[in-house]
Order: sequence, then structure tokens, then C-alpha cells
Amino acid sequence: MKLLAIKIETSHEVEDALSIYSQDNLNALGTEARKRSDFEQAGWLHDSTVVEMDEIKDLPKDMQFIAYFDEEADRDDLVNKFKNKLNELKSYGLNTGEEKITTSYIADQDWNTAWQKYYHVIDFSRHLAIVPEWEDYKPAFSDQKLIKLDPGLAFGTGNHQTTQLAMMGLERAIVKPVSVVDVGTGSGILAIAASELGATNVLATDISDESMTAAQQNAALNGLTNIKTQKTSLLADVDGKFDIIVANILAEILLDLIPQMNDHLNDNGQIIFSGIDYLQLPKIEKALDENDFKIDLTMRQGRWIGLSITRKEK
Ligand SMILES: C[S@@+](CC[C@H](N)C(=O)[O-])C[C@H]1O[C@@H](n2cnc3c(N)ncnc32)[C@H](O)[C@@H]1O
Repeated sequence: MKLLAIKIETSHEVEDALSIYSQDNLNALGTEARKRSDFEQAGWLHDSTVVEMDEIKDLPKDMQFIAYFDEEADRDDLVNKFKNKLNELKSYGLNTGEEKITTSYIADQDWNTAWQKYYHVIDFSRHLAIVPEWEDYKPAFSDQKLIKLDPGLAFGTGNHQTTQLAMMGLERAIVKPVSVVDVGTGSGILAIAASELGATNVLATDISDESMTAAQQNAALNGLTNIKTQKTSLLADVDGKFDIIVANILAEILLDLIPQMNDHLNDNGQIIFSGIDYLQLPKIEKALDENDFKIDLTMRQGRWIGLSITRKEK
């Protein structure tokens, strides 16, 4: 099988917006960002970044964004959609760089190994490190938990700021054994983090088949038997209540989740949201308030907001 690769010479300011747009709106099979700054920083980073010489001669001016699609996808339509998206992002005042778009068809094996080059150990916190399946890593603290991961085609390498905000929320929330539901699990990264942080049982849900496969494989890779998966949209068909609900999904989808949360949250339960662009926060605040929830903690990385939420006191 071949893949359609759409390459855009653009600016790092629009990396998140293009990644999410490609995956959520255009059904991209995967995305990749080659940033000049990554290459310039290589060598002094304390992680295991390795830069190969043949890549240095071809550095992007700022960022090369690449989205991969099925070879049957409509190439011209996708290129037009990316052009429109870049115009929209420019109208928000974002730097969209050169905006040069090129396309090519590549063998999918090349893609599988190509993106692995840009995915390395993330020494995330005192408690957690994310370790790609193919890398060796020795933690500085012997009790730091390792999340071993092969995200495959699912979202959730741990590199994304939204995933990291949700992980911070989980670290703060899990202070005793609790039950957790991870809504929109992608690679299973947050479900695995919850289990490693001491959750008793975790349900990982997603609407995509790729995510179900990736989450199951990654739970097994980490030897975790307390993670179950369920393919479903949000919490509509989920049975039971949980101590923690965690969801890293775009704000538009979180708005549909909010009215479902009360029926699935135990007394004294907590909710962790991520994936909210800061411009969308007022909508989320309003919906939470209308559904008798309150925000206890607001976290922000770049454009992204993470929230820790509980029920309003009666
Ligand atoms: C931004 S990714 C988050 C992945 C992972 N939890 C992380 O934090 O890195 C969002 C995930 O939500 C899933 N998703 C989107 N809409 C959904 C819905 N209505 N119900 C369940 N999952 C959904 C997508 O398939 C995707 O895997």
C-alpha cells in the first residue's frame, strides 16, 4: 500500500492547529512536524534525540508539516482544504510561514520508520516517563514509572501539550486507588498513566478502531491487566460510575460530554479536561456551570487549557 504525503512549508506557530485539523477533520492517518528548532537543539537535550547527518543538509526554514493519507484520498481537495485552513489561521494573526504545499506518494513502510525518528523518550515528571517501544531508558529515580508506547496510527505519543496537561491533571488527582474512565483514549497513553499512578481499574474508550487496537496493544506492552477498552462515542453506552473521568478531546466534543458526566461520576469524583484551545474556554466554563460543575484548577501550555473539575457543593 502507498500513502499520500502532503508536505507544507509553514511556521511552528500552526503545528497544533494543523495536526488536529488533519486528524480530526481530514481523517489523516498520521502527521509529522520537522522543526528547525528540534535539529538546532539536538545535542544538548538530555533525552535521546539523535540527528542523522543526511537530515541536516535539508533543514526546514521553520517547520515542515507532513500529513499522511490513504492513497485513494482526493489529493486536490485536501490541498485546497489545507490552503483554506492556512488562510483561516493567518486571519487569526498566526504566522503561517511560506505556505508552500507539495504532494507525493510513498510506501507506507517508509512512513512507519520515518516518524519514529522524531519520537523519543519524554522524561515527563518525577513519576512518569514515556518510552517508545524501540528505545532503552534508565530512569534517574528507580520508582519512576515507564509508559512504554507504540502509538501506531492512533493519537497520543505524549509529545502533544494537551496530553501532557491531562497527565499533570491525573498526577494531581490520583492520591489513592481510584477507578478511571479515559474518554477518547487514542494510543491508551492516559489510561496507562492512570494505571501506573495507582488506579484500580481503568476503562479506555474511543470511537476509532485504530485507537482500540493501539490501546489494547499498549496496555499489554506495559503488562497492565486492569485496563478494559470499549468502542463507543463518549459515555453514552458506558455502564457504571468512576472516581475520575479524563478526556483530552477538542472543546466542541467536550461540550457533548459535559451533560453525560453526572451519571458516570462517583461522589467526590473529579474530572480532568484537556484539548481546549484558550479561545474556546468561555464556552466550556458556561456549559460546566449550567451542569452544576465547577473548575478547581486551570492549567495552560501554549494555546491549550487543561482543567480539573468537581461537582458544585450543594
Ligand atoms: C486528542 S486525541 C487524545 C488521545 C489521548 N487520550 C491523548 O491524550 O493523547 C482525541 C481522541 O478522541 C477520540 N474521539 C473523538 N471523538 C470522540 C467521541 N465522540 N467519543 C470517543 N472518542 C472520541 C479520537 O478518536 C482520538 O483518539
